[in-house]
Amino acid sequence: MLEATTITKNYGSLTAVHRVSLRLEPGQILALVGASGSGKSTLLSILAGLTDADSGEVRLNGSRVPGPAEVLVPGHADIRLVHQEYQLMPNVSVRENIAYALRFFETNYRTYRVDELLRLCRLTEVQDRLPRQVSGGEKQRTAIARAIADKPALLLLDEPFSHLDLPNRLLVRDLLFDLVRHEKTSCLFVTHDASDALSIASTLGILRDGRLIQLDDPKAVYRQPNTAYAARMTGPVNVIKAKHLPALGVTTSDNPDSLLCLRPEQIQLDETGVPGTIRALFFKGSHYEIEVDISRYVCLRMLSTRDYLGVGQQIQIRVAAESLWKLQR
Ligand SMILES: Nc1ncnc2c1ncn2[C@@H]1O[C@H](COP(=O)(O)OP(=O)(O)OP(=O)(O)O)[C@@H](O)[C@H]1O
Repeated sequence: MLEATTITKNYGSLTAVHRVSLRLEPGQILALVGASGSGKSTLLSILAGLTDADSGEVRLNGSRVPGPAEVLVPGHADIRLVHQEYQLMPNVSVRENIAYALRFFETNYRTYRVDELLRLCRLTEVQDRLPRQVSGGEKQRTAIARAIADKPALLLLDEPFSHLDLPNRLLVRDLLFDLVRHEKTSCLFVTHDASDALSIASTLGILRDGRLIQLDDPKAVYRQPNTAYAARMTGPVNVIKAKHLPALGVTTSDNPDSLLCLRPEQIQLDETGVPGTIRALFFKGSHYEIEVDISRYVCLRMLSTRDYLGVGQQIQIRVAAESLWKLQR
C-alpha cells in the first residue's frame, strides 16, 4: 500500500505541493486531476522518490520511500514512473526496450515475460521495430510494458493520455484497467483531463495550487464536487448563482450569491418547463451539446439526442431541484 502523509514542497516562495496526504491500496487506480501548474508532476516525482519533499513522508508497504538526498541512486526498486516523453532507448527494438528491464533475469523467464508483456500491451506485431518506427500510442505502451516488466508494486504515470488520439487513449485506458486486475499493480496517474480518469480510477483526487482539495470515489467527485474548480475539472458543468434559480423554475432559500453545480445531462427538455432559446448547437456524435439562453443572465449547457433542434429555436427545459449541488466557494 502507498501512503503519503502531509507532503509539502516549496520552490523558493512558491508552494508547488501543500500538505498532500493520500493512500492507494494494491490493485487500485488513483487518478489525480489538476490544471497546469497545480503540482501534479512534482507530487508524482516525490512519490517516486525522485524529488525530495520539504516535509511529509511517503511509505510503500510500510517502509519509507527515501528522497534522492538520502540515497546514492534515486528511485525505489518497487516503484516505476512513466514520464510523458517515454524515455525509450532509440536504437533498439520495442522488444529489446522491454527485455532490458529484465536483463538480470534468467533467459527463459525473460523470453516468456516479454512475450506476455507484448500481448498485454498489444505490441506483439510491432515488437521488432525501433521506437521511431512506431506510433505515439505504441511508444507509450512500450514504456508501460518496460515499467511493469519486473512487477513493481506501484506504477506512476505522468499524463498517460495527453499526446494520444482517441483509439490509443482507449487502448491505454483498457491496458491500465487490465494491468491492475491481472498483475495486482497499484497505479497512480496524473492528468489534466478527467474523462479517462473517471472511467477507470477507483479514487479521484483534485489538485489545485498544490493542494489536494477533494479525494473520493470518482462518482462522488463528479456528482458532489466541493468547488467550482473540482466541478469543471471533472467535466462539462453549469455553475449557477442561487439568485438565478427562479429563472430555471427552482425555488431556493440559499444565499443569493452561493454557487450551485448542474451537470448538462441533468437538464431535461420538457414542454411544461421554463422557456429558453437555443444559442448554439454542437454535434458530438452520440448527442448534441446545446447552449440555451434562459434569461439575460443565465445561459445553460445541456445535452440532447434529438435531431430536430436548431439555433434560434424556442425550447422548454426542466431542472429538478435535487440535481443541483451546492458548491463551496
Ligand atoms: N524545478 C522547479 N523550480 C521552480 N519551480 C518549479 C520547478 N518545478 C515545478 N515548479 C513550479 O511548481 C509548480 C507546479 O509544477 P508542476 O510541474 O508540478 O505542475 P503540473 O501540474 O505538473 O503542471 P503541468 O500540467 O503543466 O505539467 C508550477 O508553478 C511550476 O512552475
